[in-house]
Amino acid sequence: MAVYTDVAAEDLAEFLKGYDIGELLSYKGIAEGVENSNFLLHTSKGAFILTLYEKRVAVDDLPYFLSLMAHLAERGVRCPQPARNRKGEVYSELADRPAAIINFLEGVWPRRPNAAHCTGVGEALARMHVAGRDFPMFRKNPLSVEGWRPLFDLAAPRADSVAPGLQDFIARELDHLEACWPKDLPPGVIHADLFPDNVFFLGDKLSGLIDFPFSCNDMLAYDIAICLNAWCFEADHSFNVTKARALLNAYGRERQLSEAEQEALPLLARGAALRFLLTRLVDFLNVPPGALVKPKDPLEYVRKLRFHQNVASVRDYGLTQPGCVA
Ligand SMILES: Nc1ncnc2c1ncn2[C@@H]1O[C@H](COP(=O)(O)OP(=O)(O)O)[C@@H](O)[C@H]1O
Ligand SMILES: N[C@@H](CCOP(=O)(O)O)C(=O)O
Repeated sequence: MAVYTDVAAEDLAEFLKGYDIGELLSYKGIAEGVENSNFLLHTSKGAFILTLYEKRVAVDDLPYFLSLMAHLAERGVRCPQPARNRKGEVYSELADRPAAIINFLEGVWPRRPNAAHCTGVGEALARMHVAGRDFPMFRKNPLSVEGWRPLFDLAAPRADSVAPGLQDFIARELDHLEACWPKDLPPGVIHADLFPDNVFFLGDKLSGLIDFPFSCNDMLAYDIAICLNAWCFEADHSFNVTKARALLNAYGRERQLSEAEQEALPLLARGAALRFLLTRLVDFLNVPPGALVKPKDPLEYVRKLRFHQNVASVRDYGLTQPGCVA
């Protein structure tokens, strides 16, 4: 479960005195998520989520994604809002960790995403990209192509203990992607982790996007590639072209993809698969003793990567021809 850091009730009550969000009635750790420690708080004024930011979140990056959530919500994107404390700050410190409180969003994330969910996520992703156009802050993506080799170096010596030949497989893919990673595609603000567990629905209707700590500036189409990987493969690892078509069509209705973006999709999808393969592999090889968090399966992303290596054209994602969405 994702509670790496415990919080004592008295410390939390003291912390909440700094906010105008009511008296603490109850709180509990949230089992889901793998990156940070999350707690559901009930106060006399409602329900909130308290997050203590852990290893991959630098305190200097907090203003970026907390401001981004506020910016997006002002432009109609449904996402949580950071609460300000009495000093006007959107984060401070609790249990020696940077800590923020956001409002609770109604909805549940889809355990078995269908094509309607993919339509919802494609539309919401494009709206987020459009709403982010005038976001004034900049954060380079630390997990884009330049960030992959340092992760590989950490994992390489033990990679073959996870699957024979994995080290060589990643080494070759990394060489290829470093050599031909696109540079000139339209940039913007991306979510960078819009997996099903970060998208809430009420029935088939999308009710909100959560979990912005990976958000950054990068190629917009890279965010689509991340979503293709996260939403359009089945449990048996097959690619579901109906879901991909639904996602890409819905995206295209809100923000049209350029020909160059469409042509780059197979490469971007390979990169997106490698990025999650690497972070999962590093986490898998470094589970702290006694940890309650179950690491995510890195090999799922080897299979996705192999699929994209064999994609002949964007048609394999449900697009009929560059410049035209089926
Ligand atoms: N604003 C929110 N409203 C309702 N539930 C939330 C909210 N933010 C987080 N959660 C709950 O906490 C879980 C973990 O949050 P997440 O941001 O994905 O954690 P992590 O940063 O560890 O990946 C979510 O699956 C959801 O159950
Ligand atoms: N989505 C990533 C892990 C990050 O976890 P999240 O709980 O923030 O989505 C993965 O699947 O590897």
